[in-house]
Amino acid sequence: MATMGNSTNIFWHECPVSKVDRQKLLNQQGCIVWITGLSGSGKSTLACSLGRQLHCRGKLSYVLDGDNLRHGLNKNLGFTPEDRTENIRRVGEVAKLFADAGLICIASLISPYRKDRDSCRALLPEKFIEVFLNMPLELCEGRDPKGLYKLARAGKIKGFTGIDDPYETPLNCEIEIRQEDGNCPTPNEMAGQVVSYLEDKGYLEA
Ligand SMILES: Nc1ncnc2c1ncn2[C@@H]1O[C@H](COP(=O)(O)OS(=O)(=O)O)[C@@H](OP(=O)(O)O)[C@H]1O
Ligand SMILES: Nc1ncnc2c1ncn2[C@@H]1O[C@H](COP(=O)(O)OP(=O)(O)O)[C@@H](O)[C@H]1O
Repeated sequence: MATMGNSTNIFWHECPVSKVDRQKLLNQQGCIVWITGLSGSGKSTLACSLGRQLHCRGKLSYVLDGDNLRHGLNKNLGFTPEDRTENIRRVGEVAKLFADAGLICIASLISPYRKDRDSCRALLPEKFIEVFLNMPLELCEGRDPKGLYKLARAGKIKGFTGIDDPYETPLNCEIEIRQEDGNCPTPNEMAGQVVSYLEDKGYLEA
């Protein structure tokens, strides 16, 4: 019997089919690929390209995209520091469930605060792969596919990451994707970098 947060008198129920069983079925290791970076850095693009490459190799993945989850699970949250922290916490917990199901869970969120990303890492320390999309603000702002930077510069959006809200760069990420000679790698190249890492570390077999 345990107390967790506001829940008292709760019990953990173990199921007979384990994570190891599910991983054998899928011939892969459940894990969390956590993509962090500025708005417009290419998180969703990388997540989709990675999902496609894994699918083509017969590996089961699922994308948890920050923007998309804010249409449902997280629709009661805004962009205050407290709401962002709760947003990341919930997605971290959901990602942990997907990883426990044996999937390669791809979470793509700005996740601007180091402490929040580190809390998610602590949920699954051995199976957490932090991918930093290290693209300069000028590139992201130049892309501005949703026109949000323009609104933020005009003061019409307050607390926009990179403009008047901080982005804390990762200190210990597993993968960093950056420009080479002023050129951004293509979506396929970015995804390939992550797939190579997963392969090298043995995630793509049981
Ligand atoms: N104030 C502010 N700051 C940053 N981003 C904003 C803001 N307001 C709206 N948006 C849009 O919300 C998307 C980011 O959602 P996330 O859940 O990834 O954000 S966070 O991790 O909680 O910081 C983000 O999507 P991406 O551009 O895909 O990153 C924006 O479209
Ligand atoms: N590697 C890339 N090369 C060129 N353009 C890209 C690349 N990645 C993303 N883009 C483009 O940049 C814009 C922002 O990408 P997106 O994936 O929506 O970023 P985020 O999810 O971080 O906000 C989109 O128009 C997308 O097509």
